[in-house]
Amino acid sequence: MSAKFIDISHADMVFNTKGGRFHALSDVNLTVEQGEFITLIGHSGCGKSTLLNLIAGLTTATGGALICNGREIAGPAPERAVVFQNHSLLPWLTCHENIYLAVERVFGAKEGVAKLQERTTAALELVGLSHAANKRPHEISGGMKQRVGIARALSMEPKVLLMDEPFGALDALTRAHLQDELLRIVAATGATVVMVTHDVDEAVLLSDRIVMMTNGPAATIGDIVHVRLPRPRDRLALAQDALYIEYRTRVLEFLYHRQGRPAKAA
Ligand SMILES: Nc1ncnc2c1ncn2[C@@H]1O[C@H](COP(=O)(O)OP(=O)(O)OP(=O)(O)O)[C@@H](O)[C@H]1O
Repeated sequence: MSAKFIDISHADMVFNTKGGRFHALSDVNLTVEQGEFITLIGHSGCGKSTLLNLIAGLTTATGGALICNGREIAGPAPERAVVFQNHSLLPWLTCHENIYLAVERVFGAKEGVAKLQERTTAALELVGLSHAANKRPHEISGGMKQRVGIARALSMEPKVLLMDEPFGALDALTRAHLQDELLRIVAATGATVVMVTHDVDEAVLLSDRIVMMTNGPAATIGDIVHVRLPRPRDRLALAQDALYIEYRTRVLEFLYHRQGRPAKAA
Protein backbone atom coordinates (compact mmCIF):
# COMPACT_ATOMS: atom_id res chain seq x y z
CA MET A 1 0.00 0.00 0.00
CA SER A 2 1.45 3.37 -1.04
CA ALA A 3 1.41 5.82 1.86
CA LYS A 4 1.20 8.86 -0.41
CA PHE A 5 -0.92 7.74 -3.33
CA ILE A 6 -2.54 11.16 -3.42
CA ASP A 7 -0.36 13.92 -2.05
CA ILE A 8 -1.80 17.39 -1.67
CA SER A 9 0.61 19.91 -0.27
CA HIS A 10 -0.06 23.56 0.50
CA ALA A 11 -2.94 23.71 -1.99
CA ASP A 12 -4.52 27.10 -2.44
CA MET A 13 -7.51 28.09 -4.56
CA VAL A 14 -8.41 31.66 -5.37
CA PHE A 15 -11.31 32.34 -7.76
CA ASN A 16 -11.53 35.52 -9.78
CA THR A 17 -15.13 36.66 -9.53
CA LYS A 18 -17.00 39.79 -10.65
CA GLY A 19 -16.78 41.02 -7.08
CA GLY A 20 -13.00 40.44 -6.94
CA ARG A 21 -10.78 37.62 -5.78
CA PHE A 22 -12.35 34.93 -3.61
CA HIS A 23 -9.98 32.84 -1.52
CA ALA A 24 -11.79 29.48 -1.32
CA LEU A 25 -9.06 27.12 -0.04
CA SER A 26 -5.93 27.93 1.90
CA ASP A 27 -2.92 25.72 2.61
CA VAL A 28 -4.67 22.35 2.30
CA ASN A 29 -2.38 19.43 3.13
CA LEU A 30 -3.56 15.84 2.79
CA THR A 31 -2.11 12.50 1.82
CA VAL A 32 -4.26 9.52 0.91
CA GLU A 33 -3.08 5.91 0.90
CA GLN A 34 -3.88 3.53 -1.91
CA GLY A 35 -7.12 1.72 -1.06
CA GLU A 36 -8.15 4.26 1.55
CA PHE A 37 -11.71 5.60 1.81
CA ILE A 38 -11.71 9.30 2.66
CA THR A 39 -14.75 11.49 3.18
CA LEU A 40 -14.68 15.29 3.09
CA ILE A 41 -17.21 16.89 5.39
CA GLY A 42 -17.90 20.50 6.34
CA HIS A 43 -20.57 23.16 6.20
CA SER A 44 -22.16 24.15 2.91
CA GLY A 45 -19.89 26.38 0.84
CA CYS A 46 -16.71 25.58 2.76
CA GLY A 47 -14.88 24.20 -0.27
CA LYS A 48 -15.40 20.43 -0.35
CA SER A 49 -16.32 20.31 -4.05
CA THR A 50 -13.51 22.72 -4.86
CA LEU A 51 -11.01 20.36 -3.24
CA LEU A 52 -12.53 17.34 -5.00
CA ASN A 53 -12.37 19.18 -8.33
CA LEU A 54 -8.69 19.91 -7.77
CA ILE A 55 -8.03 16.18 -7.27
CA ALA A 56 -10.16 15.41 -10.34
CA GLY A 57 -8.09 17.89 -12.34
CA LEU A 58 -11.25 19.76 -13.34
CA THR A 59 -9.85 22.90 -11.71
CA THR A 60 -6.21 23.93 -11.36
CA ALA A 61 -4.99 25.03 -7.95
CA THR A 62 -3.68 28.58 -7.77
CA GLY A 63 -0.99 27.44 -5.33
CA GLY A 64 0.65 24.31 -3.95
CA ALA A 65 1.11 20.88 -5.51
CA LEU A 66 -1.21 17.94 -6.14
CA ILE A 67 0.26 14.54 -6.99
CA CYS A 68 -1.55 11.30 -7.81
CA ASN A 69 0.25 8.01 -8.29
CA GLY A 70 3.60 9.79 -8.60
CA ARG A 71 2.51 12.32 -11.21
CA GLU A 72 1.36 15.90 -10.95
CA ILE A 73 -2.39 16.30 -11.48
CA ALA A 74 -2.55 18.41 -14.63
CA GLY A 75 -6.12 17.78 -15.80
CA PRO A 76 -8.85 15.13 -15.78
CA ALA A 77 -7.77 11.53 -16.46
CA PRO A 78 -9.49 8.15 -16.48
CA GLU A 79 -7.33 7.10 -13.52
CA ARG A 80 -9.43 9.58 -11.48
CA ALA A 81 -13.12 8.96 -12.26
CA VAL A 82 -15.77 11.31 -10.90
CA VAL A 83 -19.35 10.53 -9.80
CA PHE A 84 -21.50 13.64 -9.35
CA GLN A 85 -24.70 14.11 -7.35
CA ASN A 86 -26.66 14.30 -10.58
CA HIS A 87 -25.58 11.16 -12.38
CA SER A 88 -24.94 13.11 -15.67
CA LEU A 89 -25.96 10.24 -17.96
CA LEU A 90 -26.69 10.96 -21.60
CA PRO A 91 -30.51 10.73 -21.85
CA TRP A 92 -30.63 9.38 -25.42
CA LEU A 93 -28.40 6.39 -24.64
CA THR A 94 -29.32 3.21 -22.76
CA CYS A 95 -27.58 2.32 -19.49
CA HIS A 96 -25.38 -0.11 -21.39
CA GLU A 97 -24.53 2.49 -24.05
CA ASN A 98 -23.74 5.16 -21.45
CA ILE A 99 -21.15 2.87 -19.89
CA TYR A 100 -19.90 1.55 -23.21
CA LEU A 101 -19.08 5.10 -24.29
CA ALA A 102 -16.74 5.55 -21.31
CA VAL A 103 -15.22 2.08 -21.75
CA GLU A 104 -14.57 2.76 -25.44
CA ARG A 105 -12.92 6.10 -24.68
CA VAL A 106 -10.51 4.53 -22.19
CA PHE A 107 -9.82 1.10 -23.73
CA GLY A 108 -11.03 1.47 -27.35
CA ALA A 109 -7.57 2.09 -28.79
CA LYS A 110 -6.20 -1.27 -27.69
CA GLU A 111 -9.18 -3.61 -27.24
CA GLY A 112 -11.76 -5.08 -29.62
CA VAL A 113 -15.53 -4.62 -29.43
CA ALA A 114 -16.14 -7.99 -27.73
CA LYS A 115 -13.81 -7.11 -24.86
CA LEU A 116 -15.34 -3.62 -24.54
CA GLN A 117 -18.83 -5.17 -24.38
CA GLU A 118 -17.60 -7.61 -21.76
CA ARG A 119 -16.27 -4.76 -19.61
CA THR A 120 -19.58 -2.90 -19.94
CA THR A 121 -21.64 -5.94 -18.97
CA ALA A 122 -19.38 -6.63 -15.99
CA ALA A 123 -19.71 -3.04 -14.74
CA LEU A 124 -23.51 -3.21 -14.89
CA GLU A 125 -23.43 -6.54 -13.09
CA LEU A 126 -21.20 -5.11 -10.35
CA VAL A 127 -23.92 -2.62 -9.39
CA GLY A 128 -26.74 -5.16 -9.84
CA LEU A 129 -28.24 -3.55 -12.93
CA SER A 130 -27.89 -6.19 -15.62
CA HIS A 131 -31.68 -6.24 -15.98
CA ALA A 132 -31.76 -2.50 -16.81
CA ALA A 133 -29.04 -2.60 -19.48
CA ASN A 134 -31.37 -1.56 -22.31
CA LYS A 135 -33.34 1.08 -20.45
CA ARG A 136 -32.78 4.79 -20.93
CA PRO A 137 -32.18 7.09 -17.92
CA HIS A 138 -35.78 8.39 -17.86
CA GLU A 139 -37.03 4.80 -17.49
CA ILE A 140 -35.15 4.07 -14.26
CA SER A 141 -35.24 5.44 -10.69
CA GLY A 142 -32.87 8.04 -9.20
CA GLY A 143 -31.04 5.36 -7.22
CA MET A 144 -30.59 3.25 -10.35
CA LYS A 145 -29.25 6.25 -12.26
CA GLN A 146 -26.66 6.81 -9.54
CA ARG A 147 -25.70 3.14 -9.75
CA VAL A 148 -25.19 3.50 -13.51
CA GLY A 149 -23.02 6.56 -12.79
CA ILE A 150 -20.96 4.50 -10.34
CA ALA A 151 -20.76 1.61 -12.82
CA ARG A 152 -19.61 3.99 -15.53
CA ALA A 153 -16.90 5.39 -13.26
CA LEU A 154 -15.75 1.92 -12.18
CA SER A 155 -15.78 0.61 -15.75
CA MET A 156 -12.82 2.86 -16.50
CA GLU A 157 -10.82 0.95 -13.86
CA PRO A 158 -9.88 4.17 -12.14
CA LYS A 159 -7.18 4.20 -9.52
CA VAL A 160 -9.22 6.77 -7.64
CA LEU A 161 -12.99 7.14 -7.40
CA LEU A 162 -14.01 10.73 -6.67
CA MET A 163 -17.59 11.18 -5.52
CA ASP A 164 -19.36 14.48 -4.95
CA GLU A 165 -22.37 13.78 -2.73
CA PRO A 166 -23.31 10.82 -4.91
CA PHE A 167 -26.32 9.91 -2.76
CA GLY A 168 -27.37 13.43 -1.80
CA ALA A 169 -30.51 13.49 -3.94
CA LEU A 170 -31.82 10.09 -2.86
CA ASP A 171 -34.34 9.06 -0.21
CA ALA A 172 -32.96 7.60 3.04
CA LEU A 173 -33.66 3.93 2.23
CA THR A 174 -32.19 4.04 -1.27
CA ARG A 175 -29.25 5.91 0.12
CA ALA A 176 -28.64 3.25 2.80
CA HIS A 177 -28.87 0.53 0.18
CA LEU A 178 -26.36 2.25 -2.10
CA GLN A 179 -23.97 2.91 0.79
CA ASP A 180 -23.97 -0.83 1.54
CA GLU A 181 -23.45 -1.56 -2.14
CA LEU A 182 -20.57 0.91 -2.32
CA LEU A 183 -18.93 -0.78 0.70
CA ARG A 184 -19.19 -4.11 -1.08
CA ILE A 185 -17.82 -2.75 -4.38
CA VAL A 186 -14.93 -0.94 -2.75
CA ALA A 187 -14.02 -4.09 -0.81
CA ALA A 188 -14.12 -6.07 -4.07
CA THR A 189 -12.17 -3.60 -6.22
CA GLY A 190 -9.78 -2.12 -3.65
CA ALA A 191 -10.45 1.35 -5.10
CA THR A 192 -9.15 4.47 -3.41
CA VAL A 193 -12.13 6.74 -2.74
CA VAL A 194 -12.47 10.42 -1.91
CA MET A 195 -16.09 11.34 -1.30
CA VAL A 196 -17.83 14.58 -0.38
CA THR A 197 -20.75 14.21 1.99
CA HIS A 198 -22.95 16.23 4.36
CA ASP A 199 -24.10 13.12 6.16
CA VAL A 200 -22.25 12.30 9.39
CA ASP A 201 -23.53 8.71 9.59
CA GLU A 202 -22.55 8.10 5.97
CA ALA A 203 -19.07 9.44 6.72
CA VAL A 204 -18.53 7.18 9.75
CA LEU A 205 -20.02 4.11 8.07
CA LEU A 206 -17.88 4.35 4.93
CA SER A 207 -14.61 6.03 5.87
CA ASP A 208 -11.16 5.08 6.97
CA ARG A 209 -10.66 8.77 7.70
CA ILE A 210 -13.07 11.69 7.88
CA VAL A 211 -11.47 14.94 6.76
CA MET A 212 -13.29 17.83 8.40
CA MET A 213 -13.01 21.24 6.79
CA THR A 214 -13.20 24.63 8.43
CA ASN A 215 -15.67 27.23 7.24
CA GLY A 216 -14.58 29.42 4.37
CA PRO A 217 -13.40 31.73 3.06
CA ALA A 218 -9.84 30.41 3.02
CA ALA A 219 -11.08 27.03 4.24
CA THR A 220 -8.62 24.35 5.21
CA ILE A 221 -8.56 20.99 6.95
CA GLY A 222 -9.58 21.57 10.56
CA ASP A 223 -9.21 18.04 11.89
CA ILE A 224 -9.22 14.40 10.81
CA VAL A 225 -11.00 11.49 12.49
CA HIS A 226 -9.46 8.04 11.95
CA VAL A 227 -12.34 5.56 11.87
CA ARG A 228 -10.91 2.35 13.25
CA LEU A 229 -14.01 0.20 12.88
CA PRO A 230 -13.39 -3.29 11.47
CA ARG A 231 -14.69 -4.15 7.99
CA PRO A 232 -17.01 -5.44 6.71
CA ARG A 233 -19.27 -2.98 8.53
CA ASP A 234 -22.85 -3.65 9.39
CA ARG A 235 -25.03 -0.57 9.82
CA LEU A 236 -27.43 -2.18 12.28
CA ALA A 237 -24.71 -3.51 14.56
CA LEU A 238 -22.85 -0.20 14.36
CA ALA A 239 -25.85 1.80 15.52
CA GLN A 240 -25.26 0.37 19.04
CA ASP A 241 -21.45 0.35 18.85
CA ALA A 242 -19.79 2.63 21.43
CA LEU A 243 -16.86 3.43 19.13
CA TYR A 244 -19.20 4.30 16.24
CA ILE A 245 -21.13 6.64 18.52
CA GLU A 246 -17.87 8.23 19.69
CA TYR A 247 -16.69 8.92 16.10
CA ARG A 248 -20.10 10.34 15.22
CA THR A 249 -20.03 12.60 18.25
CA ARG A 250 -16.54 13.85 17.37
CA VAL A 251 -17.66 14.87 13.88
CA LEU A 252 -20.83 16.54 15.20
CA GLU A 253 -18.77 18.31 17.85
CA PHE A 254 -16.43 19.65 15.15
CA LEU A 255 -19.26 20.78 12.89
CA TYR A 256 -21.56 22.34 15.46
CA HIS A 257 -19.26 23.53 18.23
CA ARG A 258 -15.83 24.14 16.73
CA GLN A 259 -17.15 25.25 13.31
CA GLY A 260 -20.61 26.36 14.44
CA ARG A 261 -22.07 29.01 12.19
CA PRO A 262 -23.23 32.44 13.24
CA ALA A 263 -27.06 32.47 13.05
CA LYS A 264 -27.23 34.83 10.04
CA ALA A 265 -25.01 32.57 7.93
CA ALA A 266 -26.74 29.29 8.84
N1 LIG B 1 -15.97 28.77 -10.07
C1 LIG B 1 -16.11 29.51 -8.96
N2 LIG B 1 -16.00 30.84 -9.00
C2 LIG B 1 -16.13 31.58 -7.89
N3 LIG B 1 -16.35 31.08 -6.65
C3 LIG B 1 -16.47 29.75 -6.55
C4 LIG B 1 -16.36 28.89 -7.68
N4 LIG B 1 -16.55 27.61 -7.27
C5 LIG B 1 -16.76 27.68 -5.95
N5 LIG B 1 -16.72 28.94 -5.51
C6 LIG B 1 -16.88 29.40 -4.12
O1 LIG B 1 -15.97 28.69 -3.32
C7 LIG B 1 -16.59 28.35 -2.08
C8 LIG B 1 -16.55 26.83 -1.92
O2 LIG B 1 -17.46 26.25 -2.83
P1 LIG B 1 -17.69 24.68 -2.91
O3 LIG B 1 -18.70 24.42 -3.97
O4 LIG B 1 -16.38 24.02 -3.02
O5 LIG B 1 -18.29 24.40 -1.46
P2 LIG B 1 -18.91 23.05 -0.88
O6 LIG B 1 -18.32 22.87 0.48
O7 LIG B 1 -18.75 21.94 -1.84
O8 LIG B 1 -20.44 23.46 -0.78
P3 LIG B 1 -21.78 22.57 -0.75
O9 LIG B 1 -21.64 21.67 0.44
O10 LIG B 1 -22.87 23.58 -0.56
O11 LIG B 1 -21.85 21.84 -2.05
C9 LIG B 1 -18.00 28.92 -2.11
O12 LIG B 1 -17.99 30.15 -1.44
C10 LIG B 1 -18.26 29.09 -3.58
O13 LIG B 1 -19.15 30.17 -3.80
